[in-house]
Amino acid sequence: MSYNSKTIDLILKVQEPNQKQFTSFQQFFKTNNPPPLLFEKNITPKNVKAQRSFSNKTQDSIKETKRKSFSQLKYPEYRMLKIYARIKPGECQLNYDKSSILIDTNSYNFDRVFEQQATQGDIFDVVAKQTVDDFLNNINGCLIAYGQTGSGKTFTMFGESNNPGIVLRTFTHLFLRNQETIYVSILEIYKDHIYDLVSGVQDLKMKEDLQLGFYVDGLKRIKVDKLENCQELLQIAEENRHVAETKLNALSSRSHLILTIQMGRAKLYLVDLAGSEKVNKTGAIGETLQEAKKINYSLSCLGHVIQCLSQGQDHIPYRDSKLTKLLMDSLQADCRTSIIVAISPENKNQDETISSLKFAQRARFIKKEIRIATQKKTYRDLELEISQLKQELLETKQRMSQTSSVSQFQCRYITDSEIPCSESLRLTYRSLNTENKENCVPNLKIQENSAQLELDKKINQIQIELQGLNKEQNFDNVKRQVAKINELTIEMKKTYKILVSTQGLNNNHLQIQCQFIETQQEQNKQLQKIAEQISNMDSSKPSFNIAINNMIKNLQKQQQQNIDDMQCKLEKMYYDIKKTATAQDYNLNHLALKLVASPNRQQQYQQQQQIKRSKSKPNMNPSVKYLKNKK
Ligand SMILES: Nc1ncnc2c1ncn2[C@@H]1O[C@H](COP(=O)(O)OP(=O)(O)OP(=O)(O)O)[C@@H](O)[C@H]1O
Repeated sequence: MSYNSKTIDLILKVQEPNQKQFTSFQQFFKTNNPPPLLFEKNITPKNVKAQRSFSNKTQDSIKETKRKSFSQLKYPEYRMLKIYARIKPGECQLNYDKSSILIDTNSYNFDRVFEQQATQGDIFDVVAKQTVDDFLNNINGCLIAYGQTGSGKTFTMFGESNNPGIVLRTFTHLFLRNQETIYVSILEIYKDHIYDLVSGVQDLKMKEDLQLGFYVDGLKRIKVDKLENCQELLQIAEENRHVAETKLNALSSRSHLILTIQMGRAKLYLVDLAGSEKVNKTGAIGETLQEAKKINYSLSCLGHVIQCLSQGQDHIPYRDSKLTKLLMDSLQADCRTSIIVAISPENKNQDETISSLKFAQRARFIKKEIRIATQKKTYRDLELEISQLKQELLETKQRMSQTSSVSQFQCRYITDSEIPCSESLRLTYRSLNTENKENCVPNLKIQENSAQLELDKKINQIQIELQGLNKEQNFDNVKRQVAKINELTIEMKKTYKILVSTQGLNNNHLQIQCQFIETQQEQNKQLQKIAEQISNMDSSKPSFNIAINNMIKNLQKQQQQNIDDMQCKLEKMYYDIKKTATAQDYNLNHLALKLVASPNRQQQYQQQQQIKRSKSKPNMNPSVKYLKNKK
């Protein structure tokens, strides 16, 4: 991946704007009737019939493709997902033409099959250029290299020092046409762990955001403003990437590499997947075997996701592996994606080739539609932007302090009278020094101030955007909650009225109190909900949320006050009722007690009762009265 400056100059020259863009593409189509490599090898009686019908079909399809391809030159019209095949040089046992590969009786179709002689330039022109141009117009893009181990994925993506691949050509193309700031991050998924290939940080965690989807927490995004920066990054990433020797590839990548270029809201993913491998063929043992298992597992998850997408299923199992989580964005609607299937054409690799071709065929059925990445920035985007700007300011300050200390050091050095030189030369040094002091340091100060001002301006802008973003979301939410609280307050007032009108009626009292408590509980629940929602939104600490929180707190205080008042009144009423009842009970008891308290009184009481009883004796039966008197 280390490229020399001659190579860069060469690419720059080739990729200058207004060049003849599809030169090799046009030439390719001029010389292909009949397709030179089709059915040249491996003809057996068994597949002659199939080959004949295939041949007729392909002749038609070639004419059609030819017609379309020339029209594409004028009016490029691209589907959102394109599948290409690139056949590695070497002994070739495959039958193929420019849009299909035939194995046994099965034909596998592609947007383009690159023959063994295709150059890195051809690949970039046809596979990547349009995607990179679209990326410049804010359309997300993704280029994925897929295939068996040793089939040429890394070669296609990164190339060699004197023959760069898609990645460096992409950067070159971008720097020729783009003025905006570009950020780059490079990660690898190795044995299901995420490594930052630039900062060297290991085992980064993935997080999920409602708006952002899955992202890698702590992954370093590097601002690049010239091609040399990119080369340095690629060099560092190459050194950090996990590679190992296998039977099929002396320098086999043991990880999936995802390089992300971000410009504004749009992202361009360049993906070099680890190769699928049959472990008995690669001779994997120990560590390499463990790697192979993880690689095969994540690739089978990717295959499954592709299958579900192509069948238009509702549930897509993105969560099954880190690879599918990270590629989720690029496989969904608003991304222009191209998959390049690298193929080793030897007979011994036929099983792996068929499985790669099947993967490609499934992917061709995925329906995608275009959406330009112009949505509003999310909290996280803005937060990232702020922290990025702060980081930049810090770095600028550090650079400036270094520069100014260096220049001061130099000033001191050149004014030193110890310098062995003529007086006139010394004078010249001195005047130069004064100039330095007068010009350099204040200039740096001005630069620093203007950088600070610029940053403040940007942060302010972002804060305003942030508030705008919150306002719409929060306002409706809070409005709904406040309406609910109002309803509850009205209900509570009604209950209070009933309470007042039924004051003193002991039977209703308990019921009313229950109602009141229920209302109070309901209200507290509502407030709790608001608080939760607000605290959820509050994760990004925007100032608007603080205001909302204060508002809710006031509301809560007010409600609590109402509740306390009601409670007080209710308690007072309850006390009054109880007091009356207690007073009545007390009087009765007191009386009874008085009566039973003294024995005299008791006696008196009994006598009185007796007298009362005798007085109140009913009139006796006359016959009984007579008998009694006679006695
Ligand atoms: N189109 C090509 N032209 C010339 N050499 C190639 C081409 N494709 C692959 N090679 C060579 O084949 C070897 C294996 O290629 P490469 O490392 O790119 O395979 P890979 O698919 O990335 O393998 P792995 O998955 O094991 O990392 C390398 O030496 C590479 O230079």
